[in-house]
Amino acid sequence: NSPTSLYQQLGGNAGISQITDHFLVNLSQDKRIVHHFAHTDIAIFRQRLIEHLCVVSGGNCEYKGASMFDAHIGLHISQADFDAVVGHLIDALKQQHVPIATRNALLAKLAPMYEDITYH
Ligand code: HEM
Repeated sequence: NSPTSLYQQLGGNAGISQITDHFLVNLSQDKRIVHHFAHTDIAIFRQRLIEHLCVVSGGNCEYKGASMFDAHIGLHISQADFDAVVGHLIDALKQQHVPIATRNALLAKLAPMYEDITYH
């Protein structure tokens, strides 16, 4: 990776881990969507999220989870749910002092996953 890769801009593994921790706290406090995660093993979920963000941002990681389609089958995730989760990620990026251009570069990579995550 070049020093300016998105992965580096997010702070590498340490930065992505902290972003994920902020995100999980934010998610856990949101009564609109927290019920989706009632049966989730948070330690494993956290690890999968870190791996996924690493791969998406161009880091040299292996994502060991399911595809975005398979991971969200049967969850009946709505547009509002998706927007809420993205909102928590934006808040987490701000809490980690990630600049807006970097935030938007990451969101641009996640936004197309909408089709695989919602309404199925
Ligand atoms: C950009 C949006 C999203 C991304 C990148 C994303 C990413 C992920 C990843 C990486 C996993 C782990 C899959 C695995 O362990 O195999 C996962 C699982 C999951 N996601 Fe998402 N997700 C998104 C949106 C959402 C939304 C909007 C909801 C519902 C409010 C949601 C609910 C869940 C649930 C319930 C699981 C399963 C957790 C478990 O193992 O019990 N996700 N997601």
